[in-house]
Amino acid sequence: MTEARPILLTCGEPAGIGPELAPKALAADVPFVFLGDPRHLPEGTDWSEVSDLGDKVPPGVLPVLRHDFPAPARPGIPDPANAPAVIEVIARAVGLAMSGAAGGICTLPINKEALKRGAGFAFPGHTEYLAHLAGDVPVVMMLASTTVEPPCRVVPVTIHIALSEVPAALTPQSLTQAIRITDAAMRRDFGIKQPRLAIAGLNPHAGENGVMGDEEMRWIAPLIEQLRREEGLDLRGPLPADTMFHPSARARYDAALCAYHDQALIPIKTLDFAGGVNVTLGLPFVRTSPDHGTAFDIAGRGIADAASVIAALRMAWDMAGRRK
Ligand SMILES: NC(=O)C1=CN([C@@H]2O[C@H](COP(=O)(O)OP(=O)(O)OC[C@H]3O[C@@H](n4cnc5c(N)ncnc54)[C@H](O)[C@@H]3O)[C@@H](O)[C@H]2O)C=CC1
Ligand SMILES: NCC(=O)COP(=O)(O)O
Repeated sequence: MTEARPILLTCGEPAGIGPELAPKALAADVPFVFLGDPRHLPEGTDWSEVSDLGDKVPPGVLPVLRHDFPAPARPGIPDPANAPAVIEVIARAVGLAMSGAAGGICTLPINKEALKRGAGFAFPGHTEYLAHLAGDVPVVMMLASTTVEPPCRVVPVTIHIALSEVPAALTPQSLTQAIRITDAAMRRDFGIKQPRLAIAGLNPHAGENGVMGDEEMRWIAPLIEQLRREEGLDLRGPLPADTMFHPSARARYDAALCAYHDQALIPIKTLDFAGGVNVTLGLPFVRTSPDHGTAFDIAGRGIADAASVIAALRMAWDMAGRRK
């Protein structure tokens, strides 16, 4: 039997909390290698350079696949000179995951504004960039809790766009694609044999029979019915979003598809900010991430909570194990 391959932990924005989370993430107790510049790690970090992902380091030591950056890290102040290297690290990790050298990737947070200003980064986030690197494959973003029961798993069907653009971006095509990708990933990556998916309405009270918006009546409900009938998918909805996240409602489904970013992310970040994991579904390799961002306000103080990155590494490891 071949030995399981480690997860690659990409450094993300060096001015954020990523570098201080990397050594704390050793508590995940799964094999991983940090990909980034070791000079950005907190002083006193016990790290050791590896040249091959299979290289072993002593327990408690952070293995580092070196990627040198042009500038040092100043907590809270992103240096535009480092922006291209942040992007290169993600691309390098994807290459290693696609080649089979890494079991998957777990990404520490990037700062979208810093990358756009510093390197003209053309993507709203990792999710879209990873989809591009994988060959422009369709993907969806899912955030999954790891500490609450029943679990909270949410998929924003539209992601980083202005709220005013949501009604036009939420289409039968985008919703159908998100439903199919989520259903397949729940089976393959989460081991759920017959996934139950809940679809949120777009409008308050899911439109209340057309008096508060008619997208639900006009096409969302008919689409759900069609996919149930023709593809045998276990779908419920459209449901009013305000009453679908309390525990007894969550017990009735395995994942919720939401119309827009905040409809999906507010419930999970409220219920499980510390243990939430961001997963990209639909990629040909495993990708997870902590659910938080670069937290410039606390970077460099050593107080950042590593629970989410620990949960993300463990989830990546479990997913990689299922895909073997
Ligand atoms: N996967 C990624 O790369 C993500 C990147 N971001 C990016 O991060 C940047 C900052 O985003 P914000 O909306 O400010 O969210 P944020 O998650 O960075 O910070 C929100 C609040 O939570 C706190 N916080 C975050 N993580 C924490 C941790 N591990 N321990 C303790 N406190 C923590 C921060 O101090 C702050 O008060 C933006 O550029 C955003 O686009 C945001 C989410 C995910
Ligand atoms: N709000 C979630 C988020 O920003 C995650 O983005 P991504 O970088 O994982 O695509």
